Amino acid sequence: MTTSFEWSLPRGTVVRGKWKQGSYRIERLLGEGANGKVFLVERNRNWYALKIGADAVDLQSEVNVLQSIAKQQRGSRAEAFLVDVDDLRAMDGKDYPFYVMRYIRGATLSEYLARHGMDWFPVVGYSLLGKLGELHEAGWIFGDVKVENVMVADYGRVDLVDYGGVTAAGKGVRQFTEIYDRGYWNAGSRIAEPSYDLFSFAVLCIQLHDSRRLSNLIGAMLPQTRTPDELLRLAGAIPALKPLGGWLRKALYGEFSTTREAAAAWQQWMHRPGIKRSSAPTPGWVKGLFLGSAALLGTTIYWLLQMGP
Ligand SMILES: Nc1ncnc2c1ncn2[C@@H]1O[C@H](COP(=O)(O)OP(=O)(O)OP(=O)(O)O)[C@@H](O)[C@H]1O
Repeated sequence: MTTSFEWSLPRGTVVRGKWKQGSYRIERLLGEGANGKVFLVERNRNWYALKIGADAVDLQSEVNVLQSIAKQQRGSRAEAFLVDVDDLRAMDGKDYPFYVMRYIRGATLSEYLARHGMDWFPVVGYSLLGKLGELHEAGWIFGDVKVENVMVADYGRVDLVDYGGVTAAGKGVRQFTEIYDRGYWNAGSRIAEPSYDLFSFAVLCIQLHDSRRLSNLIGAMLPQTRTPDELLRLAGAIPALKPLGGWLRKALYGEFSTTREAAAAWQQWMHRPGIKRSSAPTPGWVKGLFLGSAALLGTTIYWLLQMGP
């Protein structure tokens, strides 16, 4: 995608906020998309990512979402993602809005798997389900789940970037990418709900394993013939995805009632004999899920003992 403004900020440029006077030294461009350019910046020997956009409205809605998520996380141990919000008075005399966020030191999802091998796919997928689950439990739907918006750090730890599509549960999804969109595949509405993200997650699994066949499939279909069954058929023809068929079916047909349930089913698949896997830390909320199951098991055993023979 191209940005709507073409100028750049050379290395060493100091960006100073017009209102709060925070200053950031530009190191390099990290990436760009439809809503702006993202730079690696330094302030007081700390690295951050600074996103600057031409369209104040688009950037402001991202900031609103991030502020609202930050408010919900206040008091939790989660590291703050949003660091600063301000405007830059540029050389052309115009004001450009920017925000500063935590710098995610990692590779994009496809780079990571190309570098470390597809053995990491189950771990990375599980970690991504954990991230989505945290967001869903806070009442938000990511909306634009796609390969480009997933960054992976060491041990397969996943972070999401680009909060431009994040939508409050129950509203219409604001920003999406066609091939990951369940509306595009005639598989359901664009109402923001966990199953919307899980559908995109299933397409992402196919995209990661065989992007060429996925784009051939799309090229060969008329809008009315796009169905989740076609995606499932394609997944069934990819040897590495065959054992995941049952999981993908549920995700593509919106049959998981929560993301926890989807993550637990994914974990069962990961631990089936014969599945290669690498080790990674378990997301906090999933640990909670298993502690909960252990407590339930304990209660059941206690109850059975009380019942006697
Ligand atoms: N916090 C971050 N840390 C590291 N890199 C980042 C961060 N945020 C964004 N990036 C990089 O910058 C790129 C563009 O950022 P982003 O996706 O937010 O822009 P966008 O204009 O909203 O893009 P799109 O057109 O996909 O909506 C990302 O793909 C990623 O490579």
